[in-house]
Amino acid sequence: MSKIPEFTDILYEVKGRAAWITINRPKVYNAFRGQTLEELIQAFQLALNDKDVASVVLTGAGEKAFCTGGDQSAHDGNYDGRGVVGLPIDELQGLIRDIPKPVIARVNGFAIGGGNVLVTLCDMAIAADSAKLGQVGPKVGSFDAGWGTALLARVVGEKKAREIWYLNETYTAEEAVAMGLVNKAVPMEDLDAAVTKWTDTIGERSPTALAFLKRSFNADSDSIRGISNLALHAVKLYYASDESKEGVNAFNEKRKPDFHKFTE
Ligand SMILES: CC(C)(COP(=O)(O)OP(=O)(O)OC[C@H]1O[C@@H](n2cnc3c(N)ncnc32)[C@H](O)[C@@H]1OP(=O)(O)O)[C@@H](O)C(=O)NCCC(=O)NCCSC(=O)c1cc(O)c2ccccc2c1O
Repeated sequence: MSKIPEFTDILYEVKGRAAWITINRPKVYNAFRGQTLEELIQAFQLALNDKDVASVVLTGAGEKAFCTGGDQSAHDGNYDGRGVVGLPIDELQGLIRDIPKPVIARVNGFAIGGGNVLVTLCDMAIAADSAKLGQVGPKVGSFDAGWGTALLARVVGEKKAREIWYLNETYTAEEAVAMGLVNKAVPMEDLDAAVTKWTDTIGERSPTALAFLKRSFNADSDSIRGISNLALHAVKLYYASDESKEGVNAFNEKRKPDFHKFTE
């Protein structure tokens, strides 16, 4: 196994045959900034290259949040890192798809915005029954289209995906199971055992068969990558607008946004 770098925003640990990657920014409900994504990318690459790792668990620190998407306090018309919108989010999303090992989302709390897209991208998800999932884009001046919309529609169905994005409600873990976004919900105290049971099973399976299966599932929906790429550049233009800034400012100022004056 390669040497593990010193991370500030995440934790990386190999337990049994699984790499556990934890977003460790509980004060901002595990929202990600540029640095967080750089570290997540490195962590997924470590897991990819470690022959002893059969699966990856993606989670958040604490019991409040899995991940609430982009860190709005690091958003000033763009986020604070590298890439089209100041976040190398396309690289991380691509890695979750491309790593030829199952990725399990351990949803320990809020999975909102870009955090919800991560759950959508993971091969499987187990949630604590206290977890809440949803989208916020039109409420906070953003949209994460492609994996966030078209793949979500394949996972939960067109009507439900549109409801999620247009109304921005939050859904319980039980509702997320019913719509197919999460595989199962368990009490928080049973979450680690449930995830470990699955990673132990995967550790006993043929890695080559798993890799081909993952690639075959992906092949059917891979054209969505192009939509994501196009949308990322559209978001860049949107972030420069007063309309988007109204959403970000309203969240940071803890007030309701006023989008009335903006019409297409
Ligand atoms: C998760 C919530 C629904 C929780 O609401 P609640 O009322 O229970 O708690 P608070 O709102 O008071 O939050 C507690 C505490 O955490 C801070 N916080 C929460 N989320 C974030 C965040 N994302 N960034 C920064 N800080 C956050 C909050 O400020 C509070 O701090 P205190 O110091 O005051 O205690 C609710 O918090 C919520 O809806 N959060 C999500 C907000 C959000 O706007 N998320 C980003 C959406 S956009 C996005 O994720 C995104 C990511 C991408 O990578 C993209 C890529 C390409 C295109 C688009 C992208 C994109 O849209």
